[in-house]
Amino acid sequence: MRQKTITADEMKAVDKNASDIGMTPLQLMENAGHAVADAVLKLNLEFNPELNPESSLVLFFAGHGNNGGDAFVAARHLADKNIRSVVFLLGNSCRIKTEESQINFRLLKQTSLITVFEIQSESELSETFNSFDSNGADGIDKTDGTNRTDGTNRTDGTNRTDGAGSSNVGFSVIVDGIFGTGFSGEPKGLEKAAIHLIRSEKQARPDLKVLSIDIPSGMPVTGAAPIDGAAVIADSTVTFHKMKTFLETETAAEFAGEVFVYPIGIPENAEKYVGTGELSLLYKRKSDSKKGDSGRVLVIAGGPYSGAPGLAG
Ligand SMILES: NC(=O)C1=CN([C@@H]2O[C@H](COP(=O)(O)OP(=O)(O)OC[C@H]3O[C@@H](n4cnc5c(N)ncnc54)[C@H](OP(=O)(O)O)[C@@H]3O)[C@@H](O)[C@H]2O)[C@H](O)CC1
Ligand SMILES: [K+]
Repeated sequence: MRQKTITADEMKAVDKNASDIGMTPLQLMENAGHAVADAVLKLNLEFNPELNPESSLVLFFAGHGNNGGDAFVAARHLADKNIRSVVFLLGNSCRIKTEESQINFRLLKQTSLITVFEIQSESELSETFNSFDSNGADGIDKTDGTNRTDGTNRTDGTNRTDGAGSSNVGFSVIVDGIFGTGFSGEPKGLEKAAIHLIRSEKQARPDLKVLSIDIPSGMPVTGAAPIDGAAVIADSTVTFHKMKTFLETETAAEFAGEVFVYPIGIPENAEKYVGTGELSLLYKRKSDSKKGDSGRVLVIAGGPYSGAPGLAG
């Protein structure tokens, strides 16, 4: 599997092989999140916390999969560079799927420059979003890091409830970590509302930069058009290890913006040899699968010990 462009399924196979040879998912997530932080900095070259702290507020939208986990890591690395972040986790933290993402979520609370909101509903999403004003983190209680979600503290005294329209929210960059390559079907509920919020905010504020992690959320990993067009429109997308086939499609040209490919330290042998990753792809079967539907295996064997290859056939 040493081609230049790979599919989402092939990437999953490489991840699995990497894990089998000792590169843990936690290490991969750390490297992926670090890459996202780097891309955020590149995207907004105006970042200079010492000169202009107000311009250095990043808003992360995070889902419950590892795409959200990458966002948590990125926020921590930005804090390391003295850049403040706000993280909107969509839903309750007990829904976070993987151990590596849970670990990175817990670490967020150890950094004063990061404020976390566990958003429970669409109304809470818009209220919390609206509680930030043009001076930056007005929605953050800076003394104890607790959340204010009443949306009443805007300098102009107004509340936006739809996330649309003219906005003076002080985020420089929005990072989309809602869905990654584990997305299927169509976005619904809170995730759908978040996608629309990002889109309408970008429309209202052309100076705002939007960065998608791995794939614009809502865009199918097949590269097909998003259902009802409901996907994030990004200025840029950062993907990992290799260019993805879905980022070379017409849909990607519409939604992904400029694509950056970052290495995340995958060992060469994870791709050089067939491992359990490729096998787990083969095991994907439908309930009505017939002989040959899941692929065919060529056994090449020789020498005096023909029993095992014979049985394999
Ligand atoms: N080597 C790499 O490239 C690495 C990539 N990383 C990052 O990991 C993501 C892929 O992570 P994964 O957890 O597999 O997927 P997602 O983050 O997309 O999350 C999927 C969860 O979302 C739920 N889901 C899926 N579709 C929908 C939908 N239509 N509506 C609502 N929810 C949906 C689904 O939950 P279920 O309960 O429905 O199963 C999934 O659990 C990759 O993109 C990279 O960003 C690693 O961090 C590092 C290595
Ligand atoms: K994403």
